[in-house]
Amino acid sequence: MIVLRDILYKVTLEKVVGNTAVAIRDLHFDSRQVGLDDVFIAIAGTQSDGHSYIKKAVDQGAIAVICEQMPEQLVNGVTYVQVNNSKQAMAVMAANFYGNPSEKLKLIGITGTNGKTTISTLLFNLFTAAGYACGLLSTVKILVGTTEYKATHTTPDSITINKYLAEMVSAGIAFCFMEVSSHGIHQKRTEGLLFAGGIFTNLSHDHLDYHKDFKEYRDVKKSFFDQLPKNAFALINADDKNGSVMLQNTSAKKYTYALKSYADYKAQILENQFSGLLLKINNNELWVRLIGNFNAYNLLAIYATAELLGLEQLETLQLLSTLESVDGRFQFKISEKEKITAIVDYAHTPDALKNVLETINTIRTGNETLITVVGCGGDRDVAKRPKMAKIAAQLSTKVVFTSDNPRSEDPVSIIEQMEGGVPPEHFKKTLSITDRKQAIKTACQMAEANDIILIAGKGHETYQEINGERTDFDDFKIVNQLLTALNK
Ligand SMILES: CC(=O)N[C@H]1[C@@H](OP(=O)(O)OP(=O)(O)OC[C@H]2O[C@@H](n3ccc(=O)[nH]c3=O)[C@H](O)[C@@H]2O)O[C@H](CO)[C@@H](O)[C@@H]1O[C@H](C)C(=O)N[C@@H](C)C(=O)N[C@H](CCC(=O)O)C(=O)O
Ligand SMILES: Nc1ncnc2c1ncn2[C@@H]1O[C@H](COP(=O)(O)OP(=O)(O)OP(=O)(O)O)[C@@H](O)[C@H]1O
Ligand SMILES: N[C@H](CCC[C@H](N)C(=O)O)C(=O)O
Ligand SMILES: [Mg+2]
Repeated sequence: MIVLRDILYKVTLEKVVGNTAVAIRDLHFDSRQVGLDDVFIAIAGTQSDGHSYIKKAVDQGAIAVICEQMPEQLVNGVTYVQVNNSKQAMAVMAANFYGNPSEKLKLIGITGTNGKTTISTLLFNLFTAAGYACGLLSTVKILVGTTEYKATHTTPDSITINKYLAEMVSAGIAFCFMEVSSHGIHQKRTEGLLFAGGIFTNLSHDHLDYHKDFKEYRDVKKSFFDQLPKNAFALINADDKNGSVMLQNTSAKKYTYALKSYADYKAQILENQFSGLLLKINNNELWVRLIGNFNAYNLLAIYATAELLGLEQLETLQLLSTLESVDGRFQFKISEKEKITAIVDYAHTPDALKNVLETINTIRTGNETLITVVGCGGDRDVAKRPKMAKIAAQLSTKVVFTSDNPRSEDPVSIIEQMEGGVPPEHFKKTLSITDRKQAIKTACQMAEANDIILIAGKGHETYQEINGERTDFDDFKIVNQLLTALNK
């Protein structure tokens, strides 16, 4: 039996009306989920305010309400707890409710604009291969050892996080690797968790629709490092100009990795090909199957983390060389007949798109046509639209602008905003086709022998979201089907 008073441990209480010695069944922040004897936590959100659903939650059987403002009418027999910040209170209560699972395994958080999924997934794969039972909380999926669950967010809400961590503890998981998004930190989804380590990848333009400006976005990421305990490690990319900012106020042990700057962990790229990278990491040479400069950073962060978590160096190097790319991250296939290379990549930020295109341009011989198919998500940062279009136009031979989850927005208008970023001298090489399948088909038709098609933005996603409705859509499957159907 779990008692309300016990899960309020470490929550700063402003006012309590009613009995806190009551038994509770479950925690919910959505009134629609509340049942008999549950606790309802009222949260002020971006679309609506949970405080307006308190009455509904109580009508549905809530035994306690956590809120920032007391409702005007209090119902007898229901306990009302006023707190200063209900998102924070929820995170602490969720950790208490599930028995503080983050303290019973080693939890590593990965944050930064790009590379979180890649690093967390590959750390999961590497530590699993080294014989440890591992957990993963990522954009693509949630894994408790070999049991897979669907992911809805990059960093889920605090109740969901603790629920999965508790399941990991029951399953004997030793290490959990989790992505920590800026929304997650800002909405205090990761508060109350004990991290054994934090990794910073890089910081570039994204989510400036949500965060006030770049500084706020950076400081939100920094606050994750500020909260790390002193026996944790904070590992940052020293080549990123914001890397050192992350370490300014952390009490964790500080470590750096870099390709260019002075750092604790250093790597050099000796060769960069479609078959992989030849790296020199701390004086050891190794071939890896991942492609592109940015993956040298990801692999170096993984190497450093493995060492910081006590894995043996030679074993780590050997396992690094066996890692395969993550679904939808530079996933590529060469067509049967005309040897057209189709690459699917989740690049959905200007920086990621630039990296991927630069990587392709570094590796290719230069005689091939590089056709990029790209769109920008609806209900997301509008400022990245012209920037991504400009990068695509500058770094490709031909570009097809198309839709990428328009959500509630008009796809044609998103594409027009992208077109606005194309420098006039590049306009002739671009065209716009709203239907993503048609756009990919056109790219396949345009491609000749040995050409390269990059389909950016959706990576592993298996849906297209239009007007709030998701229909099946898989870039990798579609491009391969089309190339085969066109007999290419
Ligand atoms: C903008 C944003 O981040 N929204 C997240 C936020 O919702 P919100 O607080 O704005 O919710 P709201 O709809 O205004 O509702 C306020 C409150 O009223 C409650 N409510 C609402 C209706 C009702 O009938 N009853 C009721 O109780 C809601 O449950 C909520 O508690 O908190 C919810 C619970 O944690 C999230 O599901 C939701 O994610 C939405 C779906 C989302 O799209 N989030 C994206 C932007 C996101 O978080 N992305 C990052 C990764 C981004 C990246 O790095 O690329 C991620 O970590 O996934
Ligand atoms: N270290 C890196 N630096 C820059 N770009 C990267 C890096 N790693 C991956 N990328 C690019 O960014 C894209 C997204 O990578 P990944 O999914 O690992 O990032 P993420 O941080 O998890 O993104 P999200 O915010 O959507 O969760 C990749 O498809 C690749 O194009
Ligand atoms: N985690 C990111 C993913 C963006 C992927 C892109 N395909 C889109 O839908 O905008 C977000 O929710 O902003
Ligand atoms: Mg991710």
